[in-house]
Amino acid sequence: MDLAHGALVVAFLTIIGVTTSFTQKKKRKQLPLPPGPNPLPIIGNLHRMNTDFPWITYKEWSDIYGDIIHSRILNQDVIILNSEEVARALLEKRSSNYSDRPRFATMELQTYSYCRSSRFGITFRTVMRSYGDAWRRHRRIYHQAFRPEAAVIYRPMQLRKAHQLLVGLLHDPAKYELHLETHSASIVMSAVYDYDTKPNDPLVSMIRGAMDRILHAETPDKAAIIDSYPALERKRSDLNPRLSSGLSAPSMVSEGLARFQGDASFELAIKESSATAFGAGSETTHAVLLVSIQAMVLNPEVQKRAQAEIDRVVGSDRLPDFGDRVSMPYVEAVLRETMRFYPIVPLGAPHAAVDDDVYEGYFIPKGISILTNIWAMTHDPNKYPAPFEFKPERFFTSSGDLNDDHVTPIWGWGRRICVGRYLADATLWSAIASMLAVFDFLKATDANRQDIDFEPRWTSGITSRPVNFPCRIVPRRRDMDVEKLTSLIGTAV
Ligand code: HEM
Repeated sequence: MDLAHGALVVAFLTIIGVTTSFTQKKKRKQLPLPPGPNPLPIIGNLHRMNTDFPWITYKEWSDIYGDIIHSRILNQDVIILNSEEVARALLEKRSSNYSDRPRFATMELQTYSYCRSSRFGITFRTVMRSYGDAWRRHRRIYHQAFRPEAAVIYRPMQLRKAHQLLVGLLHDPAKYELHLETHSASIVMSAVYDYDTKPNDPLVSMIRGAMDRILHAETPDKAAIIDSYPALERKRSDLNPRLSSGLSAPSMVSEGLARFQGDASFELAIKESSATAFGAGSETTHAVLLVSIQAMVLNPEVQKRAQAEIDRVVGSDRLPDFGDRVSMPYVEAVLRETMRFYPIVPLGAPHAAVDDDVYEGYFIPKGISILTNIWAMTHDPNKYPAPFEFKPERFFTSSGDLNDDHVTPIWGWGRRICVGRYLADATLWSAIASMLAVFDFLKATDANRQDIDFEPRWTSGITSRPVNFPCRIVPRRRDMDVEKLTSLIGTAV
């Protein structure tokens, strides 16, 4: 074939290719979007929604329309995946197409009013990044520090912080929420920056303040936490004096700098990803711990069974450590049930497709927001009978072994799955096991020493957690005082 002839064939094939793909695109676009309630002009389906807890509405709609549904809120189209099966089929099996984020995620999240109680949407810079090289650099940095083999290095620190939590609860149990918040924040600060927070740490308050400002910033993209956090703008040696002295403990920033220092794009990624981690990791972990305490108060028989297991395995002369974890399946089941009972990021973070797609005959336009109704998945009565009851027993097989359900939907999906999940898992386990070893979590009592009953209430937002509830936190041992606790802590590490 001569050159001219070859060029003609190529041109012909190209025309056919373009025409076919155009026709296919047209055909695809004629396919229906997934089913859902009929939208009204302008407001869409807003009038039918529980805007504080939209996952409940989406679950009700999925019972009518199926696992994959379409909704319109004002002028925003959303596709909601209500079952693990569909979420895996799209976000995992077709992950090369479904790992983007919607372009106007933040605006959309504000439309849903998720942001009212949450800092997640605005500050979660990695989470908002589109699927591309900058996002890949972030993931590499997180992966290096928080992959399973690397995350074990933080365990002594996590145990130490769990013990500090115990001391805080012993001193001032009424402020349990503050103690849990401090504990979660301080673990993230340690793991990310090797920064040891103090009670009422001004740096932590400053970052929180910056987040609140960002929440109200006119254009969230212009407002970066890192600008409000001078330490992040400094060079490696200034970031933490211990880094330059060679005495630094492991942290995401030190690991990242050790590997990528000198590469400007990675240095920027280190700043952005580390600033993201605080918002992503502290509020979430804190929220799960609140769910666990509320569950213990409302389910005393579960609490007693977990404590009996801890007593049997650990005894009374020391506190639990990670080596005990495998010997305490019931505590493990309590943790899993806590995560299932109330997934604290009920709709996950929105994904988006890079290209138009078709699934089961439905058209999925590129860029449309795709939400995963994690709450619906963990309340699926076929998988979890009596889903509104707190029953750790559901995680055991009939022969009494733990089953292989690790409630993975709570960490999200595919290439966007939570990068901090191994760190968070160890934080949660060590805090829950330590607290149950030392304290009883009981209903508060009134002036007549009668239990104060309460119905759990939840905050609305991208992350949702229990609204402050009345409870009493009392040491299980009568002789427990600071001295005794200190001596137990001393033998624990
Ligand atoms: C119990 C605690 C936590 C829960 C329930 C949780 C849950 C989630 C969920 C649902 C997502 C969205 C995944 C998706 O898009 O499909 C996510 C993403 C993320 N999480 Fe977590 N998370 C927790 C703790 C942490 C911690 C401790 C860190 C960091 C130290 C962290 C860092 C991140 C980051 C950076 C992303 C964004 C990933 C990306 O967009 O590629 N998370 N998390």
